[in-house]
Amino acid sequence: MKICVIGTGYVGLTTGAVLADLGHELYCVDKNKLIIEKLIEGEIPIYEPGLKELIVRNKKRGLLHFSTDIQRVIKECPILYITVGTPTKEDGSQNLTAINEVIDTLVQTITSHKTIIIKSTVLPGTNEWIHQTLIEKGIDSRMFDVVSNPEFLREGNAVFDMMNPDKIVVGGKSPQSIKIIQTLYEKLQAPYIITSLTGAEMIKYANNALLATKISFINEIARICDAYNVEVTHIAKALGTDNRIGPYFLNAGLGYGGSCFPKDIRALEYAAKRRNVNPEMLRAVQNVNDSQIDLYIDKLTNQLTNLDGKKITVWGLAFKPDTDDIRESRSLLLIEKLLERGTEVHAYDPIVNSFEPAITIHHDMYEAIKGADALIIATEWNQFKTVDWKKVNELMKGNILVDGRNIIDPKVVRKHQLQYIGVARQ
Ligand SMILES: NC(=O)c1ccc[n+]([C@@H]2O[C@H](COP(=O)([O-])OP(=O)(O)OC[C@H]3O[C@@H](n4cnc5c(N)ncnc54)[C@H](O)[C@@H]3O)[C@@H](O)[C@H]2O)c1
Ligand SMILES: O=c1ccn([C@@H]2O[C@H](COP(=O)(O)OP(=O)(O)O[C@H]3O[C@H](CO)[C@@H](O)[C@H](O)[C@H]3O)[C@@H](O)[C@H]2O)c(=O)[nH]1
Repeated sequence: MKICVIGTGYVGLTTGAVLADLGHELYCVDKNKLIIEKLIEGEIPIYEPGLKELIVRNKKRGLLHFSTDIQRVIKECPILYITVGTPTKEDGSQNLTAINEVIDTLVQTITSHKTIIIKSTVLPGTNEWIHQTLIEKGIDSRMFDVVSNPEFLREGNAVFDMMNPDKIVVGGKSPQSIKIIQTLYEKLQAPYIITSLTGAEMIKYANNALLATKISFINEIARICDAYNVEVTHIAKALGTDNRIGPYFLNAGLGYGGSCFPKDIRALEYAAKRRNVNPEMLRAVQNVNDSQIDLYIDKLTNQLTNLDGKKITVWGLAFKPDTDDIRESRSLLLIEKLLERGTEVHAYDPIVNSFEPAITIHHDMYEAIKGADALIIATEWNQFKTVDWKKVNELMKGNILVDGRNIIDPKVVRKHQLQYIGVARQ
């Protein structure tokens, strides 16, 4: 059966490549023709480990296609994945422009039955609304099924996560549409959680909210540890041994960023308030995260007295390792705050080489620290875990290392006469 993926970004491209690798025939489309033209030429518009190989292999097998003719492809494919972006506005409400555009395209195009699988993260109630809107716009309800199949992949691990999901969540109204999903994923080993359309949407937000809560929790614990001179990594290790807690998402640091957690937690808070629920925990999770950067800036200011005119180098621009994505990256906020204080900012990232606001980006991590008063590690790239600290000390003017991701052993850098700044590190 031919499958169309509408929206060829991080999720759409991975969905297309993985489903093709599972043996299905995939057609990826996007309203941004440039992305599709690049993909047709063999250029991969995003950095995601393993994705390029998967795309090349399945293009060769004749199972993965890219097309700029959205309407023709939709007409030909009985199964449609919707993977367009769903950003949130400042107040947390969702910007559904892309979803609305897709609905309009579907209304103009549907002439045969479609299973419409919504993979985009949308607020509770949106899938029901999509179903209703299609009917109101003149599509007979027998001509389509809407299925909610939220995605849980992490950027940087996207291919692995989609090939090895912890769970497959499906929300739908008709047993046939749920069966179609089970056929599509029959080669994957994962438990199914079958629920309502709104139940599936809610699972996606609850999942992200709980992970973000773990991060803000450990960041708050780190602040208390700091006040009592306790090493926070020992606490995280101990907590992680408790099976009921688990070892993941307990790494304290600059806090969570990226294209999902910040926007999804904001959106869930908005959705709660819209129904008169006061989401106190969600607010607290965001408050901790929002003040995390200032915590580090204050510590740095205590050492340097004044940041004005100082040269500070930031290692890491991507919001996490193994991606080129800088959406809501903590580096971005950190750099904005440094610039506000009159700092001269230099930066290095293994993949990202353009950045707004304009700062000096170097292509070599050591080149970037020449003459620097302080070095800040903002992203937990592996490359920053094995550093020649002697060389760092020789190249820098000052001797301050701010470890914003708790990836360095303070004792090791201290041996090289560097001053380590972290939160709750001994
Ligand atoms: N990025 C992730 O790690 C991740 C993981 C799970 C879920 N999600 C969710 O998946 C959705 C997509 O996220 P993403 O990061 O892949 O977004 P993205 O911005 O990388 O990609 C979205 C794509 O949709 C295209 N698009 C927009 N309007 C369109 C239209 N009318 N017709 C065709 N194409 C259109 C855009 O041009 C873009 O290429 C979001 O709802 C997000 O919350 C993202
Ligand atoms: O212990 C930790 C773990 C992560 N982070 C930070 O949290 C952010 C998000 O990291 P991660 O969750 O690994 O990346 P994402 O690609 O944003 O993935 C999240 O968001 C996706 C989009 O909804 C979901 O699909 C995934 O399941 C969910 O993990 C990054 O800034 C990390 O640096 C921490 O600060 N401490």
